[in-house]
Formats: sequence, C-alpha cells, structure tokens
Amino acid sequence: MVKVLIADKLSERAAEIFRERGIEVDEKPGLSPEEQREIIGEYDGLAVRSATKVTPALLEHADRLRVIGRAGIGVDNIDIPAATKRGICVMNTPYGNSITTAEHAVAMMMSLARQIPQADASTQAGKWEKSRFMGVELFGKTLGVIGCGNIGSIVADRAQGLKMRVVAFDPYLTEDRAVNLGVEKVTLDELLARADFISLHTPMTDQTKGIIDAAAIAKCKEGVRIINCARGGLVVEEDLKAALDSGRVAGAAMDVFVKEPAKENILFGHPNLVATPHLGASTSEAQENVALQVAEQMADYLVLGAVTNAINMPSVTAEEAPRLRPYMKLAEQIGSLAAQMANGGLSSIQVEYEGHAAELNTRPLTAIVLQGVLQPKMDSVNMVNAPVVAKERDIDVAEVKHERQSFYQSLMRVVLKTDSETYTVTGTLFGHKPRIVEIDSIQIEAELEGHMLYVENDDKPGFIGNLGTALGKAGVNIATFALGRASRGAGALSLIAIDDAVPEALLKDLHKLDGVRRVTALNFGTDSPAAG
Ligand SMILES: NC(=O)c1ccc[n+]([C@@H]2O[C@H](COP(=O)([O-])OP(=O)(O)OC[C@H]3O[C@@H](n4cnc5c(N)ncnc54)[C@H](O)[C@@H]3O)[C@@H](O)[C@H]2O)c1
Ligand SMILES: O=C(O)[C@H](O)COP(=O)(O)O
Repeated sequence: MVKVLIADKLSERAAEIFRERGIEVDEKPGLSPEEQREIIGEYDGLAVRSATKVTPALLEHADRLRVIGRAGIGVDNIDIPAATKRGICVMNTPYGNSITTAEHAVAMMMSLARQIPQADASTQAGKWEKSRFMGVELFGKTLGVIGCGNIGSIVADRAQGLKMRVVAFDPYLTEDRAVNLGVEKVTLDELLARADFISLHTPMTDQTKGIIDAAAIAKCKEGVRIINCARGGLVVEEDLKAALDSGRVAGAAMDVFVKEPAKENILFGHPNLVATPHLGASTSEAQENVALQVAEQMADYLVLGAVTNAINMPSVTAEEAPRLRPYMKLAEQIGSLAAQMANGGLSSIQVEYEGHAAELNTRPLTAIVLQGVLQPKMDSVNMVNAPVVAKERDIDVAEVKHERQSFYQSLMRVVLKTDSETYTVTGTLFGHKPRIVEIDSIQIEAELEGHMLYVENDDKPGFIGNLGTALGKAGVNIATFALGRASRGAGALSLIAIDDAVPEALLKDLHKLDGVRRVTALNFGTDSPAAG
C-alpha cells in the first residue's frame, strides 16, 4: 500500500485526504533527523512544512520515496538537486498562504509604526508610558516592496488601501504588471533611497541573500523601517543590529531568521525590534489551504501520476494524466528500444511528435523518452531525474512538433545519435497499445514486451528458417515475429518476442548464421513507471 509520512505539524485535513484517497498515512511531527532517517525508507511520500530539513543524508535512506510535498511556499529546507538526482518529485503549494503572509507583513508594518508590542508589554506591566510611544502615520508614506510576486503584490495592494505610495524592485516584474498593480517599478537603489518602510518578499537565492546589508542600509533614508516576512538570510542580522543601535533604522520587524528555530539571536532584546517565530503562514485558513492542497497534489501524483506545482518536473493535470498514460508507455518503449540498439556514447536525443501526439503536453513525454533511453544503462532513472542526467552527460536534447499529416493519426519518434551512428525508432498507439511502426526508415509492426531479439540481416531466402531452427534447437520459444525490409533483396530486420532470455552462447551462434548483420538481445521489463 502507498504510504505517506507527515513530518511537520499540518492541519488534520491532510491526513484525512490521504486516507480518503486510499493512502496509508503516519503523522510524526517533531522527530529528530536521526529518527526521520530510521523510518523514511518505509514511505512513498513525505509531507513537510519548514521545520523538517530534507537533506541528502535523509534522502540517502529514502529508498521508496517518490514525492516530497511542501505545505507552503519556500522550499529552501529541501535539497532539490539531491531529490531530483534520486528521481523524487518536489512540489509546493504556491498560493495557499499568500494572503495570510501578506497580512502578517502589514500587521508587522503597523506594529512598527505604532510600537504596539512594546506598548502592550509596558502597559500590561503597569507603566502607562503614554509619551514614550510616539508613532508615525502610514498615510502618504512610501513602501518599498522588494520582490513583487504573489505575496509582495498583495502587500502592495493592502498598502495602497492604507493610502501609501508603493515602489517595487523586482527584476522579473513587467512594466504592464506594475501598472496593473498600481506600483512604481524602480531600481533597488531608488527603492532604498525613497522608502519609509521596506518589506521583503523574495525567495532566498544567491542574488537575494544579504540584499539588505550595511551597504544597502547606508543608501536608505534615515529612520527607515524594515519588515522581513520572507527568509532570514535576506537581511544581514549583524548589519541590521548596528543600524538599529545607531538609529539609522528606526525599527525592524522580523518573522524569519538566519537560524531557525531562533531561540537566540543578536537582534533579540533590541527596543526597536518586533519579532515573531516564523508565523507568516500561521492562520487556520492558510494552514487548511496548504494542507488540503499538498495532500491532494501528492495523492494525485502517487495515485494518478498527475503533477501539479512541481519544482523539478513538468506539470501533468489530473485530466491529462489518463490521456498521457498510453503515450508515456510508448515514449518509454521507443526510448528504450533506440538505446538498446545503440552502440557508443550518446551525443543527442531528438524527440519528434506528429498528429495527435503533437497536440499533447509533450514535456513530460520527452522526459519519459529520456528515461527510456537512460534506463537500460543506469539504475534509478525516472522522468524526474532523466533530464538532469542527460544534461550532466552533455547529451543534447531537442523536442520537435511536426504539423505535417502522416499515414498515422499520431506518431512519436526518437532520433538518437551516438559518436558514430544515428538510430531512429517510430511508434504509434493502436487502441491504447504502443506499436513500433518504423526502425531506421524500415517499416515494421511490433509490440515490445519482455525478452526480445533484434536482428538485421541480408534479405535472402532461408534466413528466417535458419534463425527459427537455431532458436528452436536451443529450446527458445518464439512468441511473436515481426519482419520488415527496405526493399526486395536489401537489408531486412526483425523483432522477435521470445519466452526467455537468450543465453550468451546462443547469441554468439546466431551471429554466425549466414546473412546475419546484427543480433541484439532486448529486454522490456515491466517494473518501470510507464510500463503499466
Ligand atoms: N514568513 C512566512 O511564513 C512565509 C510564508 C509564505 C512565504 N514566505 C516566503 O515569502 C517569499 C515570497 O513568496 P511568494 O509566494 O511571494 O513568492 P513569488 O515567487 O510569488 O514571488 C517572489 C518574487 O521575488 C522576485 N525576485 C526573485 N529574485 C529577485 C531579486 N533578486 N530581487 C528582487 N526580486 C526578486 C520574483 O520575481 C518574484 O516576483 C518566499 O521566500 C517564501 O518562502 C514566507
Ligand atoms: O514558505 C512558506 O510557506 C512559509 O515560510 C511558511 O512556513 P511554515 O509552513 O513552516 O509556517
């Protein structure tokens, strides 16, 4: 039975959905990394928030794992290259907690403007320090949004409701979108120079790490207030502390920290700091949203093969999945046949689509052709890691969609080049079953299954009889026999399904048959994802 581990605290709805979809689920939040390592091998799916660190050390023990679902947005706690390498799909829930997090950023901005947490603590301590807590208005002030994606744009919208001016720095924000959002697109330096409040909403990347450091703060207005509800490392905490001490930064509101859980931090205790323990996504609405979404997405992947919001593989909707499934099998088979025929190092793989196939979502199909090509030569390759493996090996991959009409309603072709030769395999679907219809310009009609022999020979009388006799003498039973030839007397080829693997000695004997050009043993196992 398919089994999922929920490793962080998720709304109960997630477990309910997994069970409703026939998936066994264990809820074990708060385990240590060692404890997680001990049990991860039992699971096909792993659902996390930000607390669980999905490291290569954990993944090394994840022998069955097929999908990691992040109930939330940031995936910086998941080693995506390591997961991809192991063929594990990683997905997140990009919108479920955006409103909640934007509201937290706005709440933090208001808390900073009116020192609400400090005033609350003082008042409840019986001090009544009315003159100590002189605030600033938001009305008419400029908010600088760094990163104007889902959350940044909601913050911009809410800030405009408070009659603030909003300037945004985001290299990927188009002028049109900026106009639609009612924000002014500016450079980072311009934002720093103009903003009274700065709110960060970028992911953590090499470009955004430390984007607010001493140099950036030096470009800010005296008395700027900074809010970070995105990721800890975006702000250099030592530089912020110095700027809070000097008063250059009048206040900072931090929901996220370089090291979490942040039981200690150099910023803690500063009178102008407002801190929350990574609460951005913590509302019952957002947690319900992300739990529901992650469980649905993971169940769709594990049960139907549908892929939604994956970070490391192309999407396949739940509606597309059944339509693509027969093509997936065809894709794997043409890739596998071409690769098993090929000699020498692979240099390029071109996947061509014609007719109905060209109208499909072809990216996942191309990934499966790559899986089919690479699988005979290496273990543990699937449609998630095959494109990465191909890239690592400098194999050039191209996808071509032909508009031309052909004899067949739908065709998929793989053109595989090695250092010395080119191999072309073309297939179609008959009903929902894959059928090979051409090999290197020679027409043939064959289904690929189990153990097979691929034979090239001179087209002359007696060859087929001699081949059949040799197999029969060796006790090898022929299940099906497909033949094709270029023209009378030219080269011919056959694909022969046999009941058992051909022993090495028999292969050598077959090579000695008169007129034989080539004999290759093929195997189309039944344990690959696209085989069923
Ligand atoms: N505190 C929390 O609990 C909490 C909750 C949800 C999300 N987050 C974090 O908030 C961040 C934003 O989430 P989102 O859903 O808005 O993501 P998003 O992908 O929709 O938006 C991110 C934006 O950052 C922009 N960006 C990327 N590189 C940039 C750069 N170098 N300079 C400026 N802009 C850049 C992108 O173009 C994009 O528009 C993520 O890091 C996420 O993990 C935190
Ligand atoms: O990226 C996110 O979605 C947030 O950081 C939320 O993290 P959490 O799920 O651990 O609250």
